[in-house]
Amino acid sequence: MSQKRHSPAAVPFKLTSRALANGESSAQQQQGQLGERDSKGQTLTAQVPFTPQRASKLSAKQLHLRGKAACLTSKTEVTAQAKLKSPTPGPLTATLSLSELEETAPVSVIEDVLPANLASALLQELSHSGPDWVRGSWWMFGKQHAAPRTSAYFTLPHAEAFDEKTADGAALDVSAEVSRLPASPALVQAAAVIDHLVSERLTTQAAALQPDDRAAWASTYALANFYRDGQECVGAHADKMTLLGPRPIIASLSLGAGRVFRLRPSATAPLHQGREVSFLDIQLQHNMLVIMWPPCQEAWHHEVPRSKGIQRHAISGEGRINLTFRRLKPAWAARAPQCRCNQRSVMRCSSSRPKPKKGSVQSSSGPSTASWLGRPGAGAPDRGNFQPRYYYACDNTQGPGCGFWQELPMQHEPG
Ligand SMILES: O=C(O)CCC(=O)C(=O)O
Ligand SMILES: [Fe+2]
Repeated sequence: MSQKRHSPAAVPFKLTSRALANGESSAQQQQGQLGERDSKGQTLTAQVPFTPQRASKLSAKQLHLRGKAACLTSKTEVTAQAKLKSPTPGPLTATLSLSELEETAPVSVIEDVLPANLASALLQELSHSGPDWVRGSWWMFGKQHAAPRTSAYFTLPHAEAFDEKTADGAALDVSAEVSRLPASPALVQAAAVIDHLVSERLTTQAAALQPDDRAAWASTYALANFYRDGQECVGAHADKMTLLGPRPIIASLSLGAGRVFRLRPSATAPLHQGREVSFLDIQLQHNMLVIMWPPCQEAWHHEVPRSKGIQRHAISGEGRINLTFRRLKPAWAARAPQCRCNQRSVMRCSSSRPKPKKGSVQSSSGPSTASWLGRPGAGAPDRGNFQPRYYYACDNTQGPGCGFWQELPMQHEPG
């Protein structure tokens, strides 16, 4: 495995936000400081010479503005395609607006999240090193299968706060599966923008959050995937919680080619216009952020399906980089028991999805993730149907494994 070092050279970038042009009072007040409208009245840009040193000083005000601005763009442009199920005749697909999407699934979608030149610089460096990252594997039906993507693990500055033992534990969990690399200045800067944006939005999600996520959120590592072309993908899954603990926040940045991000309910399906949602497709674009709020990992699966004719990007062609920014929780990371293969077991969640009895009518009081997120007006939550069960299991990717399985008694949460 080659470990390319990133040069600390200056990366020029400019702050760009179409959203500012859509007008929002506090954003408009900042206009003079950040830029001007382009000839189509679509884009406000400010030329800000970017050096890694300078970038770390990007003011909280600028970061704040970016979050607000991007949010405005999203509201007018992002939609999701829903595939619906119905026992009665009627449309089986629907286009959801961003706010309908956010009411239906515990996600936020934000366009143009990084300054445009920072996003380009990051795509440039990561799509260059991506083909050299490790191709993970899994064991099924007596055979080892290679993952249809390559992956890397980047440690971020906030990780320094954790002690060595925990850092070791983290390495044990991921090192066999992914390359472990130092974060470049551009990646550190991207993490700062995303941490700020996630922290800013925590207040609207408060009800769903763990106590230690409520004040502010800072990622400690980023997991990266490189998808060479439309044939590379990730199947439906919920992320392992070994390092994160239950109900994690995961902020997922897309760079490069456009792909579909599919969300499928794994607990009771939510309803859209009285019909059960089978899945939701979000068209991911370059520089788009999807924040998966709790209980996304508990109640939904996500995937990036194979696709033909994907939207190419000028820098990476059909190549796509995904970076998921995550926060390692030391108490959880240190807790995972060894399985009988002498490997660290992994923590997952299973959510029971009650099967409707034959002939029964689907009730409209299915669990509303929107209500779990503390948003008003989305119907009463029916937590009775939603019983996440966390467990540790053997995750041997090289052989048949030992079958180790241990359910977590949740009353002993380390927090
Ligand atoms: O590529 C993506 O958008 C998703 C990646 C993902 O789900 C993961 O790394 O766990
Ligand atoms: Fe994932």
